[in-house]
Amino acid sequence: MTSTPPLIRVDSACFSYERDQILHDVSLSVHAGEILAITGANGSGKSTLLELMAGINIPSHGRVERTAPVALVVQRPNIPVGLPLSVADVVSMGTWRTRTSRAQRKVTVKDALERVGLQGFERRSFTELSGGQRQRTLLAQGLAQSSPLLLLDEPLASLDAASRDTIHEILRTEASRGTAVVLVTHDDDSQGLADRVIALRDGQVVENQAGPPASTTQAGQASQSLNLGMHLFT
Ligand SMILES: Nc1ncnc2c1ncn2[C@@H]1O[C@H](COP(=O)(O)OP(=O)(O)OP(=O)(O)O)[C@@H](O)[C@H]1O
Repeated sequence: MTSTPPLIRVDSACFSYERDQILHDVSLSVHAGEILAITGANGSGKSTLLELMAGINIPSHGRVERTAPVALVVQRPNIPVGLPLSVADVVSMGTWRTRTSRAQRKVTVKDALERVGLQGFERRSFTELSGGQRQRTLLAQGLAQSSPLLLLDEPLASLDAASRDTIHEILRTEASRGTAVVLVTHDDDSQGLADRVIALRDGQVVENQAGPPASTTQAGQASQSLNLGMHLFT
């Protein structure tokens, strides 16, 4: 997997909001077919790093190189309550880049909704969905982009166990098709899904290893040695 160039490379990146430096000298790369989990405590800089990878945030030092368009699945989109957007409208935003026909767009939206278990939801109002249904709609928007790089900010936060299993399966399938998947997560199960886990603490990478971090395994818990932390594409 690592013999090919990465789809995204973050090289010694720093990022600040005003005077507050949030990310310090972060380096990582993600290859096709890889699932990378980013973990860390609240405020450690996970979402900021994901936005840096997506091109929303620009590093003050260092570089971010992407060799493919990015599909970013955010946790809370800026869609005002009361705006009459249907579920189909939100998912079809994921097809904007591809300029497909209306008929093809309809098929893409239908397929994406079926994959996340929301078949038949096309005409429902997005703002009237439950939190979990919204989250799955946003994932469908990400899948509709058919992008080789799928970045997700806490995609499982409001989901029940059955929905989590479904999303895990979708992410595994995406990776097996060659998509590079990066997810920010607090969820131990999702960390188990990952090929590699990066832990942030105060904006620095404190752990970068294959599989779940040692602190979520029995050995890690025993030793207590580690301390863990509508944009479409660029
Ligand atoms: N737009 C912003 N302007 C100023 N500071 C911000 C902004 N967004 C985030 N921050 C600050 O950057 C730091 C990192 O925030 P970030 O959202 O990246 O953390 P996180 O690890 O994703 O947290 P959580 O687990 O709570 O979602 C926090 O101190 C936060 O207050």
